[in-house]
Amino acid sequence: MADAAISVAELRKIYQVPEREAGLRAALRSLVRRRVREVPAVAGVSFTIAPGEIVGFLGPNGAGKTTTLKMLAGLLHPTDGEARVLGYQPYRRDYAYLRQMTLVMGNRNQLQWDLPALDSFELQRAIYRIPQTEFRATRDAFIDLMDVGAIVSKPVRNLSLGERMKMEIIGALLHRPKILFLDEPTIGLDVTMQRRIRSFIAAYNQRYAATVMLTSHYMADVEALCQRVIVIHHGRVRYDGPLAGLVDRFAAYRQLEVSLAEPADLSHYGEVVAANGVHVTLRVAKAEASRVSARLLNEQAVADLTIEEPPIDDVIEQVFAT
Ligand SMILES: Nc1ncnc2c1ncn2[C@@H]1O[C@H](COP(=O)(O)OP(=O)(O)OP(=O)(O)O)[C@@H](O)[C@H]1O
Repeated sequence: MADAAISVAELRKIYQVPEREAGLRAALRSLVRRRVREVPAVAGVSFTIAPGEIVGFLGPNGAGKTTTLKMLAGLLHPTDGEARVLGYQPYRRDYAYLRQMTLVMGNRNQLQWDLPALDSFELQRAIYRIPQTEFRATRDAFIDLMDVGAIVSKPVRNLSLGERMKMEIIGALLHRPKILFLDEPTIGLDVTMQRRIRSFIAAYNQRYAATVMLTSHYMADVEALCQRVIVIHHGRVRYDGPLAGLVDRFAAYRQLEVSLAEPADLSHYGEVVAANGVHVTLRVAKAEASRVSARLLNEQAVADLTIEEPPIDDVIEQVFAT
């Protein structure tokens, strides 16, 4: 795709991990002949992302998400394959490219611990050579959006995890990058903080037509922000498409929400996931859902019945289990 913001073809990363057996003899031997083990973290992934898209990048621990994002951010050199972001080859680390992208890692701190975030923001201004007026306007707008005016002058070490993350994100976006790689930006935060960060990302995306790749273990983030998801597992793309399509493609079951006129045992219709008086949730194989519903309506005093898709987290787990 000529106008893709991000395009990746058969991208690979194999880590070379030195191996050493225990003991002096092995240590001496390793001086002469080093043994390395190859860890194929990313095993040939391909995708394209259009400008302005927010894409959820999902996969279990160790799937290769962070490695892929680091390659796209220019922190790691690919072993093989091609990556282009805004037309640049990230690993060349052209200033013009670095000026237009950001990588936020939820478990990494980039702000100066002993200084107020405001001072770290100044440092960002200098690094990215942001003109004063533009800098002030962006900074103040972000401080407002994140609602951190009252704490922006406190040393970062005195802030809560969520408050720190808000500051991290503001700092990472002051130069108004066009491309955002967000690796678990809400990890460990409470629901209110997650929501605030989510709406900030949505607002930023809208305002600057930025392209976003987001990894998160919280499906609420993904459901709120991403129309499209790319699922990787063992370093390969397993699914690339609408979030809803994941359910169609991988969900092996449906949930029947049944309201009865009086309590009854429905365990011979399917797996009873929850039963609360006359309200019963049944899990049945996808292909069986209509037949079981018809039987229930025929044989039981059913007041109400709906067929629902399973929760998206369950579906993701199924994808990883296959
Ligand atoms: N620097 C490294 N050296 C060797 N192996 C590594 C290195 N970094 C990651 N790996 C391995 O590469 C694989 C992919 O790791 P990566 O961190 O990219 O996965 P991930 O999908 O981001 O997982 P998580 O959600 O746990 O962060 C894992 O098997 C991991 O152990």
